[in-house]
Amino acid sequence: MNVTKIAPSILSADFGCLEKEVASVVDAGCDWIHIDVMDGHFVPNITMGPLVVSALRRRFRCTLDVHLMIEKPESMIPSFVEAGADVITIHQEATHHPHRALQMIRSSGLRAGLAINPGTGLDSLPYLVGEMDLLLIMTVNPGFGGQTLIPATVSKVASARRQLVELGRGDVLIEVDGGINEQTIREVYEAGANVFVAGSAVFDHSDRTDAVARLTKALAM
Ligand SMILES: O=C(CO)[C@H](O)[C@H](O)COP(=O)(O)O
Repeated sequence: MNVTKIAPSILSADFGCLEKEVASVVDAGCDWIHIDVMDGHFVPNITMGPLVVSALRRRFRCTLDVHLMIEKPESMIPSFVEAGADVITIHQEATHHPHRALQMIRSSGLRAGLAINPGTGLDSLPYLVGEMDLLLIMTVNPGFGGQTLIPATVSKVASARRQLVELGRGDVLIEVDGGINEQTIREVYEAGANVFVAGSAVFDHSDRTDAVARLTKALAM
């Protein structure tokens, strides 16, 4: 699969001027924006909700990639659909019914993603693959930006890519999230990832065009 996307995570952006921050990465050539929704229960942090998604929807046409790090995501899926998300990803660990949650997202006409934490295996992939468009492999424990990629997650990406091909779903995007930077992006790409969430590697730099170009260059090397 040839698709590769850098998806800047606004978790690391300056929320005091969010529109300007998002515009800076759209101007740098990014057409996916990653939105980390945290509830203070599933992860020890609280961030944003559907109001922020709908505000960004009114201002930007790019793909809004919403990552729900919330318990019982089923209850909030309709609000994020209404807000204008394009991709909604739920965590396998956050619901007793990941299959039903993925079906809810797809039946709303959106792309559905399944996220798994670093400590979660790929055992359920054969049973959920028919309902998903994207597999998000967390490369850090979720909750905070600026962490270091956990090396064991790289072989999980490779294993997931192999299994997806064997299951006849080589088209499923593999997204990686956490600790993606110039030093790590190439190894996860080679393992089979194609959507690269980058928070601090983009927003901690004042020149966003340069930051995105550096990641793109490291990907191609
Ligand atoms: O989901 C997340 C945290 O739960 C963030 O998207 C992720 O950590 C990105 O931040 P960075 O690129 O700085 O590691």
